Amino acid sequence: MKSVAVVAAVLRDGQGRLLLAQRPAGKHLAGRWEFPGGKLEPDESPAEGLVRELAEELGIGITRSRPLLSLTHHYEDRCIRLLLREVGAWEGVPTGLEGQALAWVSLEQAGTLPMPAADRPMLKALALDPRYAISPDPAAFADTESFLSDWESRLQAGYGWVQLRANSLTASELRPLALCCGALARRYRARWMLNAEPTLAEAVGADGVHLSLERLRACRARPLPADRIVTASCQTAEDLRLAGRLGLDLVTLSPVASIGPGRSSGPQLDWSGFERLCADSPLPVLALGGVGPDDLPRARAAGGFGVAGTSRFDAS
Ligand SMILES: Nc1nc2c([nH]c(=O)n2[C@H]2C[C@H](O)[C@@H](COP(=O)(O)OP(=O)(O)OP(=O)(O)O)O2)c(=O)[nH]1
Ligand SMILES: [Mg+2]
Repeated sequence: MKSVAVVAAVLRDGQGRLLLAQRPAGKHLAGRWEFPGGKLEPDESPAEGLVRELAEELGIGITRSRPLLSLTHHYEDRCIRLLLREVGAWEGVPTGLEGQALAWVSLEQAGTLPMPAADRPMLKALALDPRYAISPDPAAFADTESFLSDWESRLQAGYGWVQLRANSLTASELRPLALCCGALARRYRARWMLNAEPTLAEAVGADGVHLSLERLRACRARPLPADRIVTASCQTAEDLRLAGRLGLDLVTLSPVASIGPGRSSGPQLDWSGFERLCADSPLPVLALGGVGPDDLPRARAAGGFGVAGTSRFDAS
């Protein structure tokens, strides 16, 4: 099914609340609360389309917007490619020019409103730091203290979303380490994820679980409830579709760039391959593999939501 491109806006007020609009009666998904926007016209860029849509629907003039994330959602009768953009500045006061109700809501309030199914993973992403910092293997450190000090240095550096990845440890070794990492993450008010068995992530009180490529491919149902975060490693379009069918929240897609000799897992995508796979992804995507936090604008320009990694996400 050919997808229809739709551009929509994240507009924030001075308190960080989001502007949502209620879809008018008689339209697809009537009554649902959405990010204001609409269908792109042929030959229109997403930035141009958003200017036109928000002038028509809200009577405001956007002076700046940039890409935030994209995803492709299959409804029963149509397929929508949603391009969500962050509006930096606008002129005028938003008014429901098509008779639609408007509301400024916090992310938490937005989560309680009926929204289109495509918007669920977008809301999830909006609550997260788009720089997902993955820990090095604890086995590479002389002792637990030096690993924990490395973990804390990333939190100190301001990363708000961190993943404990410790493939070389057994579950009984991992559990006490995870509890220490979790306590540190809480102290810095960061979200933290465990890359391990979902039951262990649950038991140590992590904000969510990250599924390795192997765990994803063996997964039959979303492993944690909707209020937790589930991310997964993907390399192919098939992996992305599987993560979408399972109702996961976000995915990493790798390897985008070279991760060093002998460490390659899967063919290198380059930014062009990343962009191509992102275009059909049902979930927001983070670029992984040879990328760093400074690649965020590039990842966003290619349709991704964020960047993930280890070595370039250090404290310096
Ligand atoms: N604007 C917007 N559309 C969304 C969101 N989530 C979502 O699934 N959609 C779907 C609903 C619609 O099928 C499509 C948007 O089309 P639309 O009906 O708003 O299009 P439009 O503003 O150009 O209106 P029209 O001229 O077609 O009447 O995308 C969202 O958050 N914002
Ligand atoms: Mg619209």
